[in-house]
Amino acid sequence: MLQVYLVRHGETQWNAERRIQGQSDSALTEKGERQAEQVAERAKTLGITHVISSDLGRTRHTAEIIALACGVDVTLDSRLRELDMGVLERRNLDTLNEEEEGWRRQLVNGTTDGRIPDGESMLEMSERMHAALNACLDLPSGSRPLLVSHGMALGCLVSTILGLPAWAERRLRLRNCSISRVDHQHSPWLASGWVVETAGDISHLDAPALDELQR
Ligand SMILES: O=C(O)[C@@H](CO)OP(=O)(O)O
Repeated sequence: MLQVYLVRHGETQWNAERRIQGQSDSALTEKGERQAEQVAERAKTLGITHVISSDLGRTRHTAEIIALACGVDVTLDSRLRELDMGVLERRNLDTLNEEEEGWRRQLVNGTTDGRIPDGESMLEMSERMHAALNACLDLPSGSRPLLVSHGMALGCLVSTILGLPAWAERRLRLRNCSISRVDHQHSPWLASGWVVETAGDISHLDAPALDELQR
């Protein structure tokens, strides 16, 4: 059975300011760096053999801290990036007008192929996230990879493994530096293929970030 750990990056400046990042980027806050150190301490106990990260700065920084603790290198995979949120990237959630708020909400209200203008659909993101996860099946036997990615991207991956539609991702609260785990198994009793072992665990953090949408 292959076990794959999924970690969201540490808190960033824009998470703290409620600004939309998507495939734009902002630096980890001090708190975000501390979260990354705490998730790294936990990762050290898990026998991680590979750290694979989205190529955006906030995930790379988090992944480097984890990889150093685990004594492995970081491999970058752009398929693990956050949803491309088009014209809304860099905007503050509190300053969107009604039309812009409608674009944002259609992503989480049941339109799998809806997209923000110039952005990506949840379905497109789901396909690239599954491709990145399935690539772990080609690692040598005995590998235990840890993927560092983003809130919506990981939420979409876990939701679709559970059989929920890609747009259901906001039903899962994956806070900064939370750990989820999915296993690939063949079982006569349980589902064969990917199953969700745990989602959104933050028990290793002393000061969990608020979900940016909850502030
Ligand atoms: O892009 C963003 O602003 C948020 C959305 O949830 O994602 P993350 O902080 O995980 O990259």
